[in-house]
Amino acid sequence: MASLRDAPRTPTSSLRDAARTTNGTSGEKIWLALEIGNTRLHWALFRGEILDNAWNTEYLPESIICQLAQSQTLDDLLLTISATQNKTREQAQEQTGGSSPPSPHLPTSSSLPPLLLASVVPSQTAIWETYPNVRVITLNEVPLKGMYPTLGIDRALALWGAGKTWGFPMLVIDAGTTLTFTAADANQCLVGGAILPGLGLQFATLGQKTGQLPLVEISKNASLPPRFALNTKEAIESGVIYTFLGGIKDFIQAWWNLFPNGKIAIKGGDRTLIINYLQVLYPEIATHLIVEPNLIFWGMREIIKLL
Ligand SMILES: Nc1ncnc2c1ncn2[C@@H]1O[C@H](COP(=O)(O)OP(=O)(O)OP(=O)(O)O)[C@@H](O)[C@H]1O
Ligand SMILES: CC(C)(CO)[C@@H](O)C(=O)NCCC(=O)O
Ligand SMILES: [K+]
Repeated sequence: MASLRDAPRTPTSSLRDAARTTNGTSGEKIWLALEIGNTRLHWALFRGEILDNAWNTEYLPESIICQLAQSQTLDDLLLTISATQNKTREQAQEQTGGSSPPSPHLPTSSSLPPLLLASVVPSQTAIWETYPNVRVITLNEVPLKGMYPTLGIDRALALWGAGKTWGFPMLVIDAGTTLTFTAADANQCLVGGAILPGLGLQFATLGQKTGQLPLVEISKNASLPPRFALNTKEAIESGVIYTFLGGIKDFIQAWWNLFPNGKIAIKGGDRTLIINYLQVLYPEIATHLIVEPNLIFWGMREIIKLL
């Protein structure tokens, strides 16, 4: 889905101007996209409007971010990021079946690529301000209509990216730290949505806030637990997983009641697990889902065209 959809508009912004100084072999402008989630960082390297590579890392220490700002080349920068992240990189690959930080064999650039940043963690946003060429995306730059002021930028960008890519009406389900539903109608106007604790947070809360419940961890290939469980671990799994999936099904049905031809896209670190479960429990729903981890990057790419 990294292909171009609309013709790019005339570049006018400093971001795009700056990007010209970091050309790849193809002459495309190289830029980095960073989404700061509540659990970890999500990165993408773009060449023009083509997503070259996407990967996840842990939060970086402030000292490393300062070091990044001193990088002379893109290669240096990517090396600094990946040097801190071997463990996370493997986990990310395992989880997404996808890519790791690009190995530093990219064309050497004459300066650092611009960094387009979207964050739902203000304390993290602040420490990226040392990066020389950073641009923080704000909600008013997302052309969705009817947004409320405290809507998360990740929700707005993912919805915008999904709608511009596959069309509206669009419902985005983000199964990350939190589970969110975010929808827009055919006029690209926010319908609204919902926020609840994600799978990991539900298990963690039960483990942390009770006297007798263990911390349950679910592997991404786990099969469905018995519905009526006869031990504590499976009772927790049953309770969390069946209500989670039942909740997703219920929101999807409500969505289809409102918009019978409404589209649905799903993203987030738990998407694979959820899709696997939905295929078993509600195959009719599973077949209708667009599974796309990079929705926020598609949203950013759309925004950059407007800058
Ligand atoms: N390698 C991993 N590291 C962390 N979480 C992972 C990993 N693989 C899968 N997950 C799952 O992904 C969830 C976090 O999802 P994701 O990475 O989309 O979160 P995030 O984008 O940082 O948070 P947010 O919900 O704020 O966007 C965790 O609850 C966990 O269950
Ligand atoms: C809901 C989360 C945490 C999901 O990442 C984020 O989008 C956020 O902090 N949102 C602000 C509240 C809202 O979207 O209504
Ligand atoms: K908070």
